[in-house]
Amino acid sequence: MARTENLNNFVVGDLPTLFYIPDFITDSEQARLLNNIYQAPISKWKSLKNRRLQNWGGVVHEKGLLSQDLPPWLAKITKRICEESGLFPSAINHVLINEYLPNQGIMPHQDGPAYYPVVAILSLGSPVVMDFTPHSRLNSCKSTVMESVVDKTSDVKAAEIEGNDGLDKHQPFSALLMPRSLLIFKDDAYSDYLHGIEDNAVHRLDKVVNGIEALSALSGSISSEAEVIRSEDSKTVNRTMSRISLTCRLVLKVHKNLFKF
Ligand SMILES: O=C(O)CCC(=O)C(=O)O
Ligand SMILES: [Fe+2]
Repeated sequence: MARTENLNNFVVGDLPTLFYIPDFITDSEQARLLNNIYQAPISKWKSLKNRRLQNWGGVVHEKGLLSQDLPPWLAKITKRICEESGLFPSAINHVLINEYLPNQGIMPHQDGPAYYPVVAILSLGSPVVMDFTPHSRLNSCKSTVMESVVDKTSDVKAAEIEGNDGLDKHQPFSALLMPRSLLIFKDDAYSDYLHGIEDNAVHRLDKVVNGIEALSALSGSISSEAEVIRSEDSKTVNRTMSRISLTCRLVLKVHKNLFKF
């Protein structure tokens, strides 16, 4: 019986569509994944300004996925994620592997429209805090009163006004992503919020909605314990190593063998 059979046991925070599963994989599974990731040819890495990444499963276009089979080690873990979550209508066919040095992150963003709106992120290495910020698009179409006073093209203005009068139910929040954990978000948490990771080596825990779930798993992980500093007035994560994440998604529209040679 899958441990995650009732995914609702893993809801964290106020949104019903954000799930955090501590210890989704074991230490040795983490080590095997890291081995496979670092055995890939150097040309598989694409270097960006603030991180580097490997793209597996094929090339994502606006109109779909020009697919390539996942290697067996990724097919195995994505099959498990798919089966245990029960949230994907067919097999996960795309995985981005991001590697962040301790002072690297990813700008707040929304995942592209080609993806089915469920994302599963497996975390390896140093813990990090992922921030969720309400999408400014929400704020410009919320109430007719506001629409009459706000220039509809200016999301920022709308956000400020709404922030002041307390009408916005969408509040920023964060999730602590410990190594070997799985974070899943979908629907509202996927479409109404931007997600991002700050590009500095110390992350604050004050907006974290899954502190209990994430920190209670610490006993098994001495190295992570050293990185999560708990004291009266400063709760922080000190990132001392690289963090590697596997962002697992499904592109429904697949183009196979588009180019024939
Ligand atoms: O590394 C992460 O946890 C997030 C990556 C991400 O948001 C993405 O690849 O779209
Ligand atoms: Fe993303």
